[in-house]
Amino acid sequence: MAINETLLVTPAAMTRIDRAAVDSGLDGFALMQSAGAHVAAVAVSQFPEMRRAVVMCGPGNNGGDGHVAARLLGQSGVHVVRYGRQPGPGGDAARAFDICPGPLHPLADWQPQAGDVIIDALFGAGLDRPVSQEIAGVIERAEESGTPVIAVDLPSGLSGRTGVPTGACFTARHTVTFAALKPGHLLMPGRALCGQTHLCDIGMPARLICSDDPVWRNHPGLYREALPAASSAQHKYSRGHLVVFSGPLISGGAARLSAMAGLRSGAGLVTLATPPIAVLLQATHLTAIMQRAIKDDADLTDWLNDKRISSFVIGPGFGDLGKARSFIRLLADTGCPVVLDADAITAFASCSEKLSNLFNDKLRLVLTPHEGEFRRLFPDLADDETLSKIDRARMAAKQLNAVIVYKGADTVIAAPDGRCAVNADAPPWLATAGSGDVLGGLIGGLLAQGMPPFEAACAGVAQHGEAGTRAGANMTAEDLVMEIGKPA
Ligand SMILES: NC(=O)C1=CN([C@@H]2O[C@H](COP(=O)(O)OP(=O)(O)OC[C@H]3O[C@@H](n4cnc5c(N)ncnc54)[C@H](O)[C@@H]3O)[C@@H](O)[C@H]2O)[C@H](O)CC1
Ligand SMILES: [K+]
Repeated sequence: MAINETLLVTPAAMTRIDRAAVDSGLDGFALMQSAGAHVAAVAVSQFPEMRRAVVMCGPGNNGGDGHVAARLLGQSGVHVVRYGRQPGPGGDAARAFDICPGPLHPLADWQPQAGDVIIDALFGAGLDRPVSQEIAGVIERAEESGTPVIAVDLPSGLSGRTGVPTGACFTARHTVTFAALKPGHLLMPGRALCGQTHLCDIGMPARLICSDDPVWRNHPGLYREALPAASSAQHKYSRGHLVVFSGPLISGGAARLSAMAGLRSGAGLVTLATPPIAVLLQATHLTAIMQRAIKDDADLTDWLNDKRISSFVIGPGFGDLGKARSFIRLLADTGCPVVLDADAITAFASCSEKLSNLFNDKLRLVLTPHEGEFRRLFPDLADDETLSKIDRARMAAKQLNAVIVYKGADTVIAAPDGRCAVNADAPPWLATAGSGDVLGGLIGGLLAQGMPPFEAACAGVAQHGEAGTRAGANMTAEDLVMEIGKPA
């Protein structure tokens, strides 16, 4: 018996797991009993003031969980009313329906009363189309009346695969799900529509909770072994040398944030490659970070002969898109890992194929686009509504032979070989000016220390979130950068 806290299982894969469980001799009805019991337990523990449990049941097994919860709540003295559709004969849901006493009312009959708590057991993993007008009306009534909702498995109307509603959708205070999270529990807006998600053990064997195409919640198991290890034999060059490209006079702060983040991530040396006109200005702000005046391609080519450079970050506050493109071509020739952020991403708007040609030797390119930057580079992927954010990041990673860090409240990290993680642990106040510059530098610093790109990106995104949590609400990017590298 188990839950898997880090694997994300699509609804289709969960259906296969359910089937495998039954095929291997497990009692599907027992799983449903356990699922319904968890739902009832969440209802009584989270809403002790509940006067009436309004259990809305759909025609499938999600509805079956609802019938079980209704029976158990009734047995514990809670006033229960059931609405919805009777399941077809023969399955576990029909059995759950048969042993639950009391009538089943038509859904449209529900009139909100003070003290109602809705248990939404209309659709879960089996949702395959927008909900009907009738259900949309009930959802609207629930919202208008402020009736709290506990969703069984997923809020009805939410796609567990994409995290995007297929039409009208409940907004739940709590979601009770089983065995493993679905992508829709973490991807936005799904995560917000789920409220607090409770992952419950219903007796599914651990060996069955698996996937041949795994997507993970970002967690240390993905990168721990690749983290740079401190050793007394190290000197500053062996801890890596990160180069961050500065923009002109007016926008040098972004590169400074990246550089500071890289240094605090543990890189031995960080140098700002600065346009000559901005060198003096940058010098007044820098202490541990070094500088090199780089005016043009010739200066850069000359400097790149120094083999003691380990990685590059280019883009934050960079400004000149043409110069970004020609610098990136030169960086590609070094064979070193490169992080492209902000202007360096925009520089390849609608011509991402030029980028893929530059970095097709080995995996050493990391891109950190936010929503708008992703769209600029991959308009077709961004516009395809059948794709989830996970699908988009994976396809972009394959196209560019790069690790894609598709940023947001639900940052998705994808590698060209299909490895993929969703980060859902960053505090909302990370969405602040300069935060992305810090992330780019942090990943660049980990790359400088020899971490492979996917692991560096997963670790960087996690450490960025942890630093944000330590910095607290109302932090600035300057506060954030000072939290990097501190113990958790
Ligand atoms: N994960 C587990 O180990 C367990 C999960 N359980 C619960 O089972 C559901 C999934 O059940 P399933 O029967 O496959 O799907 P649903 O109940 O979500 O719905 C299927 C049913 O509804 C029809 N349908 C789909 N979308 C719509 C729509 N928009 N409008 C009308 N009808 C729709 C579809 O055609 C089917 O007829 C899972 O979520 C868990 O809650 C088990 O109980 C325990 C084990
Ligand atoms: K549901």
